[in-house]
Amino acid sequence: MKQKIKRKQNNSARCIVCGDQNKASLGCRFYELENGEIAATFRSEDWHQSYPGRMHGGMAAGVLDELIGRAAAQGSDDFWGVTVELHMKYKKPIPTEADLKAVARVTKKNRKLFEGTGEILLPDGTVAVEAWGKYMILPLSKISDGGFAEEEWYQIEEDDPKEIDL
Ligand SMILES: CCCCCCCC(=O)SCCNC(=O)CCNC(=O)[C@H](O)C(C)(C)COP(=O)(O)OP(=O)(O)OC[C@H]1O[C@@H](n2cnc3c(N)ncnc32)[C@H](O)[C@@H]1OP(=O)(O)O
Repeated sequence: MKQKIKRKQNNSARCIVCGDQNKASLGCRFYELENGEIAATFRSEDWHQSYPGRMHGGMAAGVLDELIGRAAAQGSDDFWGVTVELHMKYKKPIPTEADLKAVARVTKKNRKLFEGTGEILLPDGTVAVEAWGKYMILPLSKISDGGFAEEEWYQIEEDDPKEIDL
């Protein structure tokens, strides 16, 4: 089903999931959707494998870890947190050298913590991996040394899609 995109979130420079200047990264892009969910697009490369032709489960966890966290950051480029719990369910193998999508949403939120769920979809729309995560909301100063937000957290200027088929 097609969903309208409201806003693209920032990327970071060096992250293994979304690092714009990290050649090993999955190259994730994160799109806030009109229905309140958040979607990611990414490409599984050969070097993201566990077994030949199969994306590593840890990389799948990385995508959903970040995507569920970003679901709570919608509308802001200055909302930060860390994962405190993550549970994965691997249902189908994810191929390498494939263009893939994932989707997530917040299911519970208070002043200190939030929870959410997400899925990675195969090119035919089948759910390959499901995750549930819990996160602690923290100021960036408690997570990283200075300079990240100013130097390594930015919009990638490109031809962005207006909608995404999930
Ligand atoms: C916007 C978000 C995008 C996120 C994208 C990517 C996220 C990541 O990959 S982050 C990297 C992976 N995660 C981490 O590195 C986190 C590592 N853990 C830590 O740094 C610490 O455990 C930290 C900061 C979370 C908590 O440390 P600290 O404050 O010392 O813990 P502690 O004093 O035990 O707990 C503080 C409070 O949180 C609560 N709490 C801690 N863990 C949990 C939990 N799993 N569930 C519920 N409550 C918890 C405690 O009960 C306590 O509550 P209260 O203040 O009411 O007593």
